[in-house]
Amino acid sequence: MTEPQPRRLQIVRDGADAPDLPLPATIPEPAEVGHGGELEPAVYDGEVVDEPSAASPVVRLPVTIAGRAIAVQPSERTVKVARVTASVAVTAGQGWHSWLTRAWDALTLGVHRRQIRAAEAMGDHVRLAEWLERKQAAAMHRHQRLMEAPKLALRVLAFAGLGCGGFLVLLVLLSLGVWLTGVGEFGAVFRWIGGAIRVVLLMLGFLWPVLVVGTPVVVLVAAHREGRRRGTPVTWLMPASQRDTSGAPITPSVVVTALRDLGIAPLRKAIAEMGDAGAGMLGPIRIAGCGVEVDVMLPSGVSTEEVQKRRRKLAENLGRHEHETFITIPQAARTVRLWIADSGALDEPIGPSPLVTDPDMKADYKSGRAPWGQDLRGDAALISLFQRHLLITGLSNQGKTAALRALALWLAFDPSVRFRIGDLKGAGDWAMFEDLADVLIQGPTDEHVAAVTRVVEWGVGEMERRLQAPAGTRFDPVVIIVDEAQVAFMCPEKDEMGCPYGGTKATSRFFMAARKIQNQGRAVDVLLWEGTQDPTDQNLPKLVREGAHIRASLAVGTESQSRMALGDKAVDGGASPHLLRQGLDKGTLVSNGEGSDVPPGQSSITIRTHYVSTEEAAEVADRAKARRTKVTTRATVEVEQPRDLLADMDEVLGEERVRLADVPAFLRDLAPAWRPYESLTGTELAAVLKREGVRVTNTGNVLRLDPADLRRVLREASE
Ligand SMILES: Nc1ncnc2c1ncn2[C@@H]1O[C@H](COP(=O)(O)OP(=O)(O)OP(=O)(O)O)[C@@H](O)[C@H]1O
Repeated sequence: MTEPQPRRLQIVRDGADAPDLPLPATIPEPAEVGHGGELEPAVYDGEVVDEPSAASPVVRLPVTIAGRAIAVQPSERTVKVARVTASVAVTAGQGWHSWLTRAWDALTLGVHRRQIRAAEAMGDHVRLAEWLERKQAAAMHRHQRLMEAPKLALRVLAFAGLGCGGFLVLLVLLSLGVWLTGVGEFGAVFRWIGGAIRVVLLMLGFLWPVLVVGTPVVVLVAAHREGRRRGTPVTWLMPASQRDTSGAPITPSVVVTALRDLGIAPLRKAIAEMGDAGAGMLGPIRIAGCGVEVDVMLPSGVSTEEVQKRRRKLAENLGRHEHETFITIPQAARTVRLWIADSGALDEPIGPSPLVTDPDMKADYKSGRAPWGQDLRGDAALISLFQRHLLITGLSNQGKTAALRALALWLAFDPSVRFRIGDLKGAGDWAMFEDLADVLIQGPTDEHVAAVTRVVEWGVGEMERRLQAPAGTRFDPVVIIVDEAQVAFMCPEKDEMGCPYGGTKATSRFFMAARKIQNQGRAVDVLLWEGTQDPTDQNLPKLVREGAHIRASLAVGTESQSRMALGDKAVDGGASPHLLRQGLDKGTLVSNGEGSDVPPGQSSITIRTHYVSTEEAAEVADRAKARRTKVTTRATVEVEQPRDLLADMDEVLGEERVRLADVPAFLRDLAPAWRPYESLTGTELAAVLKREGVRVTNTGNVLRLDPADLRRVLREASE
């Protein structure tokens, strides 16, 4: 039997020898091939290769491998092993890098240099001077140590020499002792010592392979430990389950890394240069409600605004959604305050309102505070409504009416407070105030706007009456609520004098009345609360926006709307209702903080309001009514009988020509309660007279009227 030859696959083309190919991993044993051990001819690219012969000990294999790409199945175990190996290598590399850096730092006073650069970057001159001094002292100590090094080396050598000498003398004395006492020969001690040294060398001879192999392993383990301690975990080498940082706890290194990766070059550079890797920028991370709060002192050259503008990126770097990260600007210079919610915590509903759950709810207009909801820390958000006008804005269907109504319902538990309510949607959201409010107007038409305007004008009259009352007179607080106030501002309808109800002109009735109450109503407890959609300059004039004390906004569309709703100060300080999610953050509002406990230095507060549904509101209102004297609500304000201006003029004028500027005063004497005469001027009167066909003369810029002319027009009209 011939010796088995190593199996090779030989490929033959056109009679020429082709290069040998390595064998595939799963080659069938010759016995399995063909029948009964007979081999089939091998095939390559469709060609039959030559048969085995005695001259050619090549084993033919039935393998077709022509022009095929080999697809490798990913093996979980292989991937795992590769990942672990790569991770160990990278971490150990980081460990080496750390050792080298530390050695280099030690040689070059790196810690001092970095601290100096950080202090420079932060603009902290005290710290800068301190570290410069420390660096100088360290350099001096080192210099001294270097100067003393040769002396120290000599001392060590001398000590070693003396030690060896002493040891030899000891051995000689010991040998003498052994010899003199007859215990042994003089050289016995030296032989024992030689034997001991031989044993140690023998052991070393045995152990050196262990040392040669073990030392690199120990160094590798140590480098890996150092890398884990000092290096940054390589996320792409982590298993997917560990790689996902969303929802991970907020640690100082997470915050600093998130800030570093914000894409603000000076911030990244400053953090890189800080000796403590940026930890010095952070205040303590405090638990705050369903999240954590941390103040970050930015290095010089980085503005708070730049960080604020990158809220989304910061949130993503922190492993949170944008709406779960709030950036506000506290009082401290160059500082941002981050509030980072626990993942998903803001999507959990807050509990029901105490208005619903507490059957003994009480309210006090002056000293009480309405339970409106919870702030982001999870503390109860209470708000004082005493002598405060209020404005609440937001996109449609975000919870504006519910938030406004919840405050009114609480205040209704104070029996002294009177309500006059205009709901310019009229879908029944305020219907539970029937028999509680003195006036309740519900509906969206121009007539409803006119009626609501008269309610607000009544407020002006009431305010003026109270202002003129003797000092010390006590009045019940009156709250005039106009929900969907944008309907009034946008109303094109004019009254019989041609004055528009809507708009923002000096003759616009709703606007002017609202302004007057906002100007002077607070002191005499005549208050105006408005709810309005989607603020623009047209549907919410600037003066009216700024006249409200409490300004709150649910989700709005744009930053400019946030500014309209809350004012520049609040938005510049981080208030961002435009970043609330329409639909998802219903009932969450940002308030300018008036009447609430706002953390020091903050210019706004985010409140998740309790939702009191319309049905619950009806129950709460019933409870409030039970505590109050029943009132009969007027559903519409009586329509004042319009007066006939020309007839009134006929009545007040004599026969002589008059200056038109004097006539409004005569008319006011005739009908003091008729509001259109209140602000009437000679020029406006001239315009109305001209329209009616009455001649008005202008001599020397003085408008005059001949009463005979007026009477002629009246006569002609009656004929
Ligand atoms: N505090 C809240 N928490 C959760 N959901 C709320 C809250 N307030 C309101 N909602 C939801 O939002 C819906 C709309 O509320 P509401 O009518 O108060 O909104 P709106 O802004 O006044 O709407 P519109 O401007 O169209 O009148 C409610 O039916 C309720 O489902």
